[in-house]
Amino acid sequence: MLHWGYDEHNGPSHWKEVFPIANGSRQSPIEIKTQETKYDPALRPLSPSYDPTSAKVILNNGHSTSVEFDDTENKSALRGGPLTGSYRLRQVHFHWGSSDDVGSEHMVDGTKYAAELHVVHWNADRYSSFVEAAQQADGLAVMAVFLKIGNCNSQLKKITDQLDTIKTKGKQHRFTNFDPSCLLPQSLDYWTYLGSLTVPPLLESVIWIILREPISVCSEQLARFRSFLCTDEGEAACCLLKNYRPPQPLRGREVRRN
Ligand SMILES: CCc1cc2c(cc1OS(N)(=O)=O)CC[C@@H]1[C@@H]2CC[C@]2(C)[C@@H](O)CC[C@@H]12
Ligand SMILES: [Zn+2]
Repeated sequence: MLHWGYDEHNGPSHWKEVFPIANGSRQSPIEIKTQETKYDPALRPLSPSYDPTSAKVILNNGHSTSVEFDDTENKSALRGGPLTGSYRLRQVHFHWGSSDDVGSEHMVDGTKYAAELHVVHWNADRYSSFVEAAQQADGLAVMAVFLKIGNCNSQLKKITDQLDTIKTKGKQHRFTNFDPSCLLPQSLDYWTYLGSLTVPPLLESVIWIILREPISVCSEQLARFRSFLCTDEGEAACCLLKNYRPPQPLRGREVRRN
């Protein structure tokens, strides 16, 4: 396998050839069977607090588009929920599919949403960098938000309008004055479980916090994600039509809800 991706020859079914942890005991995403989730009264409300000036750039890393935040100080962080202490905001990125009826990574009772937003944080109380935290069982916390086909999302427009400035892999563009709370649904009720990165190296270092209420996205906005290229300038253009990993075995893990 040359370099991992989402095509037939280098997609999720091949990743174990280079990253054996793909068959690990706490892999993500998973299918959430709502009847089997367990209410936990000890779970606290989620408390995101983000400073819009933390946003720095929007970039195309070849397998998604991400907005990167300045995480050199504790200006933007997530507290509460299942978390101990505060997890510092690092980036947000998206996963989508080749048509509107697929695209999310997590599934709920057999339903896939059209896309999924990941708001990525790291445990700055205990570790000194994102990269170090990514190697630790409690190092990362990702808040996932489902995108459901419906009305165009005016907040998401701030991101989809930038996509043609970062069309090819490796390109980035200044992107600031952005508070990702604007992409969160009205309710912050959630499910939570222990899992992993959903892309190589698939490290098992993520506390997943999945919001139960989706936000809306329209087909035209999703089409802009699909026109995103996973190739460098000068290479034959190839669109990143999908970038979701299918659900992985639960392996006895518990999914709790607040
Ligand atoms: C959890 C969000 C996250 C973190 C990372 C990736 C992808 C991620 O999104 S996801 N969908 O949650 O898995 C891919 C690259 C990874 C990075 C974590 C830190 C690294 C492992 C670096 O050390 C080198 C490659 C990096
Ligand atoms: Zn992700």
